[in-house]
Amino acid sequence: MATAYPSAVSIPSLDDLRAIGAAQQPTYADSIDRDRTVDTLRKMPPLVFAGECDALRDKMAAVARGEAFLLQGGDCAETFEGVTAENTRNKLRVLLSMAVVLTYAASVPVVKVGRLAGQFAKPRSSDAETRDGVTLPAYRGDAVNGFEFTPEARRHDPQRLLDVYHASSSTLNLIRAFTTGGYADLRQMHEWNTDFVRSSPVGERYERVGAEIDRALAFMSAIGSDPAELHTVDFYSSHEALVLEYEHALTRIDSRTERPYDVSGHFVWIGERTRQLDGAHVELLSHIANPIGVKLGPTSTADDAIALYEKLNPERTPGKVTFITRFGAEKIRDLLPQLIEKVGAAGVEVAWVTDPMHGNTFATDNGYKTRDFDAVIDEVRGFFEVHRSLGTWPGGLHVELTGDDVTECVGGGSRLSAADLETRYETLCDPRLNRAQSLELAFLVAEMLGHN
Ligand SMILES: O=C[C@H](O)[C@H](O)COP(=O)(O)O
Ligand SMILES: C=C(OP(=O)(O)O)C(=O)O
Repeated sequence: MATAYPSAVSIPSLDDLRAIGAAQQPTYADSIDRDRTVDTLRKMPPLVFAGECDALRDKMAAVARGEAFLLQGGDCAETFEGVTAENTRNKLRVLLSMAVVLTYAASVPVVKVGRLAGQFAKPRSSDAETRDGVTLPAYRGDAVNGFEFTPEARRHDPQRLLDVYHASSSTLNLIRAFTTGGYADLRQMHEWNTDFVRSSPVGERYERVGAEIDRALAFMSAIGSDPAELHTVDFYSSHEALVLEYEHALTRIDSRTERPYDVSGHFVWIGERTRQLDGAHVELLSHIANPIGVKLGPTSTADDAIALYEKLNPERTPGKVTFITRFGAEKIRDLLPQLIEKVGAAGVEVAWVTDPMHGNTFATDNGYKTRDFDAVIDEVRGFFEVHRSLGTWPGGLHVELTGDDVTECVGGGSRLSAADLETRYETLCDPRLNRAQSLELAFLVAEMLGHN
């Protein structure tokens, strides 16, 4: 039965969604504990405000029109232990640095969205993991179970959803402080990278951009111009809307618009493994007013994409739906053109974003899941080439990255090899670009954007 709200709007109940069928869900042994947790979550204040989601949706509409570029990035899987000031600051500074490079070199407004403050649940290829003959449930992100390979840690525990809420809340609190309290001031752009500049060629290149920006800022100051945009940034949070208990409990009716919003994050997306047209994730997200993303892998057809769009955005609200393709470097040039053309021919206007990570994962002989920086770049190049040939707008970049100097993806300016991966491999799921690789990517994308 649908949950009744004080307005004409209704959303399906959790039981309705479970009946529809949802892929990639936790299996909780104790439904009383689960329901109690959901009830507690329902009483928690929103993590983001509906008006902020509207502002982001308007920005995504500008991306879809070709007037702005989306930079969306952060951890593959956030962890509770990783919710520290240092970690959050490091992720923020790499995203801010990338955004400055993109904005300055390509003269395009950049919409900044973190995979952060909510990215705690992971879909997996397999439900189980076997080590030395012992089989346990796979790690599904800190939202669901622990990474430690013990039966206790791997148990799906609904209490963790409350920890997700609190971890997201403190991350958002810090992000708001950083982005409005002075840290994100453009004049700080040298500070974001002081340690790094001395030790890497990409850092030096960044510093040269910084010097040019300094001159422009000095000029603006001399003529008495000091726009507020130089001192604070609009920064938004996003994550995959995966665990239905959590997303449903945080879906609330906004008193201004009387529409449901998922107030767990500004932007939520549906993953490649949960985008079934008749599945529960698509059903739930079809009711919310947030801007949403849909990941499209190499098996997606244009008909799938159009049907998903019609279901998720029947009112055709601009900026509501973003398609994030993740085909892999080898397939993007073959598959993307027809998808864009057919979707466009159906009168569907979306922002097209490339995720050059998820189609380019492989395992090294020494047992690490990795990605080759060259393949990542090649997929991004393919994305720009296709859009240029069709005369459409390459709307953005969705990447798994970290602000730390980890060794998880091979290649890049420091030429990390498979043997180097063991030096600092910290991700609990998929490999992320490190700080130098992220900044190199930003410079390459800025060049491509500048020539678009
Ligand atoms: O990030 C995406 C998926 O969660 C991840 O690629 C799944 O990894 P797996 O194939 O090791 O389960
Ligand atoms: C699971 C993810 O991606 P995809 O759904 O594209 O596999 C992800 O971005 O974390």
